[in-house]
Amino acid sequence: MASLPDRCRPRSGRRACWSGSTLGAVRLPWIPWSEVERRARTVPGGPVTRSGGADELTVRGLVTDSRRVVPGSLFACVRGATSDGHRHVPAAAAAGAAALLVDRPVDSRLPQLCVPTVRAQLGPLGALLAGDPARALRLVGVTGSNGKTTTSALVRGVLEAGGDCTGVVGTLGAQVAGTSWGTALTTPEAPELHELLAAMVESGAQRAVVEASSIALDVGRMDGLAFQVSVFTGFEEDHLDHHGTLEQYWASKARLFEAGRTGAGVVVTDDLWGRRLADQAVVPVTRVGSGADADVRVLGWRTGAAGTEVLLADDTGGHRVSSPLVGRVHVTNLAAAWATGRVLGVPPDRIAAGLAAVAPPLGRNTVLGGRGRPVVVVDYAHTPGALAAAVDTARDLTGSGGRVHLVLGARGRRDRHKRQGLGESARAADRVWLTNEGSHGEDPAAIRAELRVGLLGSTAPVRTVPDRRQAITAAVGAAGPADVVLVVGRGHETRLLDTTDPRDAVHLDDAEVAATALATLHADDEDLHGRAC
Ligand SMILES: CC(=O)N[C@H]1[C@@H](OP(=O)(O)OP(=O)(O)OC[C@H]2O[C@@H](n3ccc(=O)[nH]c3=O)[C@H](O)[C@@H]2O)O[C@H](CO)[C@@H](O)[C@@H]1O[C@H](C)C(=O)N[C@@H](C)C(=O)N[C@H](CCC(=O)O)C(=O)O
Repeated sequence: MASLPDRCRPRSGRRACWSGSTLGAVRLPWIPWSEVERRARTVPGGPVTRSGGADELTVRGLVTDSRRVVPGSLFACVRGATSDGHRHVPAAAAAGAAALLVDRPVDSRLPQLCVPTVRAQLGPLGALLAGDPARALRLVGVTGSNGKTTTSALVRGVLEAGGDCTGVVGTLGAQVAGTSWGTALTTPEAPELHELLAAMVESGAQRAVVEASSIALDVGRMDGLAFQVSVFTGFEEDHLDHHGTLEQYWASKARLFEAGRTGAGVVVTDDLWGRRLADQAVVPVTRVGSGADADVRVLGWRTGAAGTEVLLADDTGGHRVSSPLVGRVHVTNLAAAWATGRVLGVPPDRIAAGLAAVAPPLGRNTVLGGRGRPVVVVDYAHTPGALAAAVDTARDLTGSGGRVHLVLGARGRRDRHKRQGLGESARAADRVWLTNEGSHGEDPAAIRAELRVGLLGSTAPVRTVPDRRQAITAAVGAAGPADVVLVVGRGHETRLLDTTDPRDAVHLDDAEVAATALATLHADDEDLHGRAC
């Protein structure tokens, strides 16, 4: 791991589950009620009515969940799909909330600011109540159907190699200067996001990389943030259960490239959607990919268990980039991070050093085994395109005559329409083990049946092992030393939920299960060897 830039001020290393509002990560300022009202009035959309509370009343921290309110909080009553924050005012008051943000007057003695839409205020007021940390940071936003986490980690590595202390927020949580926090979402709700940015500024960060999910862009979690560069890693069907149509899904991601939201774009143009985005963007765009018109062009690559090497060409000539990341899927992630470093003025030699220093993010083509045992690859792939790429990567890692064993499931209550496509991508494997990936209250057998539709006509033997732990163990046990076992869908995740109540989640870490299966396999060999003596 590369050394930290000088500006970074390491904190006592701790990992906290970030639930926002002074969880000890950062001390938030007390903000006068009159200042809150003033900032709220900057948000277009209609009248702002203040009732109760003197100008000198102060509040600390913007909280959207009554269960996270601490004394002094401003509680934002957000209307949601399953609940309405307005109904939780008594609980927030009991927890010490100092004031309320509402979209209709509520029967409470607490001072209230009534606005047209509470959600539209979360960005601007989240920033104000966190001390406007984004004003001290230069931001990079990263979006795309696949590769956001890896590309964000690579961009952070490049910026730190360039000498800037850089934080990152995304699917794996938030990290800065050796401290990390868990987050519930890839892109946190605006109040938490700004508090994480404040913690980064406190740690000496000059820059931050933020993973921008399409849902976050759609519901406004990043409103009010201005990015120096926005990165688009690629596109395929996903999250249609939220967006409804592919066009809406794409339009949400395209919002990260609007004028006023970003100063420049880096866009992977290897697919039609990326080309469309680059063609229509109103900000300067650096095109990345294998096409002849790419500004940063991929000339060639090779990958294996030891890592990936990419040959790039840009306006400074040819560059050979090496990375410990495994798999062809990272070729354009590396090229996009290279392009982002160039746009931000990082010298090519520092970009190369930064890319070489970034370890594979958890659960992104995590490689185990080998050395006489099957290789196991654990990856987050959960879309048909990402699965196809993951199977290609697994194929690249097989020994002579080796086979690819795929352990496949699909998460319940999400993107049902992807399941047939996942089954179709699975046909490229030599053997398929269908299993559970967290049914979230759906019928697991029905989920597997939808995957099987895509597998129809496949020559690969398909075996159903409902228990995920047993499926991984069986696949490792059936694999030969030249084979690769590919476990997809969950990557870094360690909680498996088969009901609709998060409290029922059980611990299950795919890499842990695979390592145990490999060790057992290896132990048997020794045992066998023992018996032979
Ligand atoms: C679709 C979506 O984004 N849903 C988010 C939304 O849920 P919701 O609208 O249903 O909220 P709700 O449960 O009805 O609650 C309404 C309000 O009442 C509040 N409340 C609720 C209960 C209570 O006791 N007290 C209280 O104050 C809630 O905090 C909330 O502010 O607001 C909630 C509170 O902030 C989020 O936790 C929830 O994310 C859920 C967990 C989720 O799964 N989101 C996913 C779809 C998501 O956002 N994924 C993206 C993309 C990931 C990727 O790229 O793969 C991400 O950025 O993570």
